[in-house]
Amino acid sequence: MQPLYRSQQTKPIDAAAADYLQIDSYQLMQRAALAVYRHLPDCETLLVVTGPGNNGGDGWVLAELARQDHKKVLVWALQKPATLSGDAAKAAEDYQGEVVYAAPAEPDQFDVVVDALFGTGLSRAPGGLYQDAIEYINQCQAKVLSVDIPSGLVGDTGVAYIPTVQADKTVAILNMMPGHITADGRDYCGELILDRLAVPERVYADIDPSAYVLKQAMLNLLKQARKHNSHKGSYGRLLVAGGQHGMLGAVLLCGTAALVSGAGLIQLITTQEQAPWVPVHRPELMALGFTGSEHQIHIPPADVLILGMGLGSSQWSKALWQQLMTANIPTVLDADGLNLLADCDEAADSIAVMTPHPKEAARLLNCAVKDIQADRIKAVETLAKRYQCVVVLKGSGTIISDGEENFICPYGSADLATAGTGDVLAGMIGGLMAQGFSALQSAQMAVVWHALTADHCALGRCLTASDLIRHLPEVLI
Ligand SMILES: NC(=O)C1=CN([C@@H]2O[C@H](COP(=O)(O)OP(=O)(O)OC[C@H]3O[C@@H](n4cnc5c(N)ncnc54)[C@H](OP(=O)(O)O)[C@@H]3O)[C@@H](O)[C@H]2O)[C@H](O)CC1
Ligand SMILES: [K+]
Repeated sequence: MQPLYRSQQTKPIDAAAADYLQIDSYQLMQRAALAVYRHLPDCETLLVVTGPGNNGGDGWVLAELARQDHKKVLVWALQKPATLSGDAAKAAEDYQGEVVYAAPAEPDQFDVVVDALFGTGLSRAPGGLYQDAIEYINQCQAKVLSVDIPSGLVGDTGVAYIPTVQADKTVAILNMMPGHITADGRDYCGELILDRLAVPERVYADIDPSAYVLKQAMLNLLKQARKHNSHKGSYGRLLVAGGQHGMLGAVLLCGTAALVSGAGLIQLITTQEQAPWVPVHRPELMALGFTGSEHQIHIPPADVLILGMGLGSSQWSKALWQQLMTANIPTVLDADGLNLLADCDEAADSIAVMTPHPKEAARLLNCAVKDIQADRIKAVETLAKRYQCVVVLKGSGTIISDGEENFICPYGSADLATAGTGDVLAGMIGGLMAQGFSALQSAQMAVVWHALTADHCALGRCLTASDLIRHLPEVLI
């Protein structure tokens, strides 16, 4: 899987790459700039906006390459060459073309704008001249190509400062960072390209990544044919509990998703009144009614429990939660199941996976949603360590952690931001676990499958949870 590194890891990565290529750091910058230049959209005229560090240095080198390639190039230097240092100063010195130190008039004279303001060294919100430059870039009609990462986007977290360059294309050099694909990252990078400068991944084997990118190929395991000599019992027994009065849909969606994911026998637990309606909606699902706190539920044998979708927080909800959490069944905890956990001092060992969205994660960690989003990797890791389970932090660039390693999903879109898609995901995870996949594998495969289904449908508008379930099998063909 593709590793993602934090910004502080890029210096050792640069050094290892230069060492492997047997070149010095300036030659590495030249290779980086050439790699970005190769991805430049077709153009005659370009503006290269350069900043104070080596990202700016890449920009100066690229500008000279373009000039030698007979393009009409203008560098807008936010930092005068005399104040630059190291490789960036050398790059500016080697540039033989035209330079300006203020915003060029007529922003629409350029076919392409190259954003070489900040890369991995961004340390605060861009202000003053830098803020003006980013706003200028964002107002240009030209295609915008960002060097390494859009300026203003924090590589470690994917938080976009206001303003951040809105790129059409981003060429990441040598390695990618979590910020390219989680939180705001995908909204700002445009088309994301990684250029490794022909340095193999093994060169960084000693550097511990912050996370890995999940891959479509994970789904190959699911495509393997089922054994002829098998029966429904071979694919596990699953309990799906939640759906307080008026919320039957949540457990129905979850149970149906588990069914489509291949689980063997699925039983829903909901209110006494709603239980008879379950087979009416979905004949393959069995149902059990829970009357309330005075009812000691007879829990059927199960390999996996999915708990929380539409569960609510009433007495009925708490009683059901309490009884099931002490049943010692490997559990996928979702939605209100997580909210009830947040009010609880002790967590059951049986929690195998939890699937919070940022608000649920914030409740569990007793902080604000913005604190979760400010560092999604840290949040998911903290939860995984605290509850000793696999955690799926939903959102753009869903992150999965088992407390040791983190995985980010690069697929999916805001088409999934609709009611019930979370219930579907929980159902898929539990459905895969019931078939014998580990908690981590199930979370990884379900997240990728769920996201790729949205990409496959590519509606560009809301994908309903029911449609999502219907299209799931198409991704595995
Ligand atoms: N990945 C690679 O292997 C290679 C990467 N290259 C390129 O180099 C950059 C990283 O270069 P670096 O110099 O470390 O960082 P930056 O260019 O991003 O800029 C750091 C300078 O910017 C100042 N800064 C940071 N934030 C702000 C701000 N908001 N406003 C004003 N100034 C800011 C920072 O100042 P400090 O006060 O924070 O120290 C620095 O002066 C990488 O992204 C690649 O593009 C190599 O060219 C090749 C190999
Ligand atoms: K940049």
